[in-house]
Amino acid sequence: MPSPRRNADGRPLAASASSTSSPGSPAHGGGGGGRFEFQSLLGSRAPGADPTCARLRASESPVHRRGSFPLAGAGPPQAAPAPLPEEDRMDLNPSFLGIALRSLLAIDLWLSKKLGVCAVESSSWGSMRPLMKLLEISGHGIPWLLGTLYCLSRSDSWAGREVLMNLLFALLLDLLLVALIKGLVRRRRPAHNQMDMFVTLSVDKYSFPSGHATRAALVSRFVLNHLVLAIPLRVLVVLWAFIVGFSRVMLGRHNVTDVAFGFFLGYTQYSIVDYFWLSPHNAPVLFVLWNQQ
Ligand SMILES: CC(C)=CCC/C(C)=C/COP(=O)(O)O
Repeated sequence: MPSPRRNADGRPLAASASSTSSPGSPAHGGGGGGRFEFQSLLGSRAPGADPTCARLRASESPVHRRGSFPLAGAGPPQAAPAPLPEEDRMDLNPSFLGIALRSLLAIDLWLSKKLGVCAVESSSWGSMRPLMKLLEISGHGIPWLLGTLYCLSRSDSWAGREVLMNLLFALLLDLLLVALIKGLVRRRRPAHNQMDMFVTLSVDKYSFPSGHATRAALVSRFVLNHLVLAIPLRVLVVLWAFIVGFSRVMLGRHNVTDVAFGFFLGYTQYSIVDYFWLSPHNAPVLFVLWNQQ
């Protein structure tokens, strides 16, 4: 008596064709013995009945990608799978840059949450909140603007007025650029942030970049370049800038990347101010107007 035809596992074909094998099981695998099972599984479902599965099969299966799987041409003609929409193709084949950016973002969120140890009173370092808020005020726009205007009104030398006029210009440029970028990027502040900040503008509901970090970097570079200070004071100025930036993450106001970009932007803003340095020679109107006050 002739023995029944068997598949690669040695099981009789009729039995394995009716069995409920799962994808990826040997019944689906290569080898001529698997042909029957593959056909019966495909045949049990109307081609294209489930578009999601059709798309996944089309895009993910090596059959589709290589187009040379021996089983593909063995059965009755199948309806060609619907062409993949462009956005699905991008999702299934993310670029290296996309993966790198998403990973950086995930690390950023995770690290920022970990470092947000003063975000609320009940946080692990919640008792440090008053000190962090003091640092927040030390880097806020209003004290810096009012302080500069006050010094400008009190200054009795041309050189002093020139430096202060440029500091005022730098602070205004900073407010403008930060507001512009915040409005364009519209990144929400971290979920663990308590919105209890001292005087904010409407764009300050957004977090990228940190305005305190830009100001701290800008002002400290400005001060180091235009004030003659002893070394310990210079070190203190740099330390203040870093601590103000770091305190933004500890308070839960910002993610790490908001502050890192803020430092970069503030540092760059100083170069802009230095390039367009205002003096009685290139902006006489400003100085004459101020003198008449
Ligand atoms: C109202 C004025 C003149 C300035 C607003 C200063 C401010 C609240 C900036 C936001 O800083 P972060 O982006 O670091 O939270």
